[in-house]
Amino acid sequence: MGPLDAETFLSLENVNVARGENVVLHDVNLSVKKGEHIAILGPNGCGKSTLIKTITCECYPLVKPGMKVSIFGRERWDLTELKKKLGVVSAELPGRPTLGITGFDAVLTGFFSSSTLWPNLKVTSEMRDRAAEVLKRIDSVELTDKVVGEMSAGQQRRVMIGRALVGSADMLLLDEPSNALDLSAQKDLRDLLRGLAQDGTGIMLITHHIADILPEIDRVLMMREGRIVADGAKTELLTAERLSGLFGTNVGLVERDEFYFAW
Ligand SMILES: Nc1ncnc2c1ncn2[C@@H]1O[C@H](COP(=O)(O)OP(=O)(O)OP(=O)(O)O)[C@@H](O)[C@H]1O
Repeated sequence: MGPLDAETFLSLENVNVARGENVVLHDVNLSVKKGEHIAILGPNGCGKSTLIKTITCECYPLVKPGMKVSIFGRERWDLTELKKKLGVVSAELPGRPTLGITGFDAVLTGFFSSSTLWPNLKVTSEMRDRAAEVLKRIDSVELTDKVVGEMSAGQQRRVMIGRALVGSADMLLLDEPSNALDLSAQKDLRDLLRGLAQDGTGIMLITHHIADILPEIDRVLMMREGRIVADGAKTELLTAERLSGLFGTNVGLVERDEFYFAW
């Protein structure tokens, strides 16, 4: 593993993580540079979300000699500060507090990592300008005044991406972002993520949909039973044989227009 520098987003060394009574991540070693585009694949329960939650400090590694977690070159973080640098879009759709606010306010909550705009939060005019800019950037100006609870799943996902981007996050961490989206919303989401990736935003994407793996994603992590079992170039790892081995079933795979489709 190379030395840490300003270009490093993440460095995990010998990381083990427990959820409840069980260790669910084992000896994870991973180094990610800023601006990289990575897909994380693996069967249900193999630890993909736990890996992302370790990066966002929602899950903590077991303390042991040789274990290290470094994010943006630092081992200790003020969580509020860290959340501003990470754009996290979780697999779940927005929770109850967010459902009652407008798309504009939901994007603004990204500045505070909050679920709603609590009255004690001070929203500045710069923040408002930035939220408007982000909604424009993600082609969602029409969602500005729409109440989140009255949006479709695809619209809610867009707003959550806007929320993740508003603080100028360097890295987007996305957990199954195309869940519950219809074909058209999936395509819109891919186009949006492609644009962001091309503009230099780093992406770590957990997905069960191989078609979500954007042409811009060139690195694939494969996980199984809490371990990273393969980490390398998409062109080498995204094969029917590899996927069949990973998921323990016969997987078919075709590539078309730089996208991959599996069945
Ligand atoms: N809150 C929790 N408490 C206890 N165990 C948990 C909790 N969340 C997850 N786990 C366990 O941790 C392991 C890894 O779960 P994780 O959600 O990271 O997997 P995943 O690869 O993201 O799965 P999926 O593809 O189904 O979303 C699983 O065995 C799961 O049962």
